[in-house]
Amino acid sequence: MKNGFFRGHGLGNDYVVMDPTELTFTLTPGKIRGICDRHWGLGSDGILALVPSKKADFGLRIYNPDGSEAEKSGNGLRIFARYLHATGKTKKRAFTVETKGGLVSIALHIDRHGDAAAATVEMGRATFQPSALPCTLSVDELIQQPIEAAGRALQFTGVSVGNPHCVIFKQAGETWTREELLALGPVLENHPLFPKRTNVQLAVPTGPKEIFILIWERGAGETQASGSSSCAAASAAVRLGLVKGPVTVKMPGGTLNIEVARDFSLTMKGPVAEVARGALSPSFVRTLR
Ligand SMILES: N[C@H](CCC[C@H](N)C(=O)O)C(=O)O
Repeated sequence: MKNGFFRGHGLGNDYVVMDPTELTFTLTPGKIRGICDRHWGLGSDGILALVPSKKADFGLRIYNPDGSEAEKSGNGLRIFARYLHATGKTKKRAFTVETKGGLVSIALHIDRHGDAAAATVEMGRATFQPSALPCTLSVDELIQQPIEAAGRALQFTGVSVGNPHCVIFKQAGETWTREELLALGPVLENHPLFPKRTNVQLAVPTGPKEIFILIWERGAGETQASGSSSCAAASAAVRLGLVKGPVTVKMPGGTLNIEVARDFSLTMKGPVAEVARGALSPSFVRTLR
């Protein structure tokens, strides 16, 4: 369908999937911002674009609502997988997807309605090396490093799962407030330590194998859930000895299960929902800049 879209979400982290070969325009940063605008456009936490791949069954480009491009998106990959199955672009129940942040493999879980209602994604390997984020600190690993934000002296653990993450822990029994997220999120996202910016998680252990996170995403701000954030925070919690895997990651939008192998290879399992399919109106497309 001309200018067609497929809208889905993973735990309230919503995306719009598009096939650029069906679009009458190019997905430029300005047009992405216009489509993702919650009031003047379709509204979305990002756009997922189906692209060719020579290395995997499918290629995926991930765009944040500010028009920037991301290397990985865990919820995005589950939504993309559901799109491929629901639109008949694949008959397979397991396949590979090439992203800027590496090649991932996905297995669909089909429900009694025949829908791909959940997916398991091999998300690659977490690393704490500054060069992977990137981060300008000259240390071997970004484990509990000092950082100042909003007048607070904090400690962060930096993780890359293809995209960059800055994880800040409170001790078990303490809580993070949304006010703290709104104060710390944008400052940390744009902190000079992170030349390509970063995603931010305010995390707290809530059990021997469970954490809770509030999420401020690079290029998107506060989101209800984030798959790559869950992977990063779970990896950091295991690396710091705060929890044992597999880690249950709770977020405002719900729960993801993250297996963290000894080499920090990550397996994410979680639900995915389809909301709607449709097409952008020609008059709306004409407003895109
Ligand atoms: N904003 C992120 C990409 C989306 C990640 C999140 N929605 C997920 O489910 O992993 C970034 O710039 O790296």
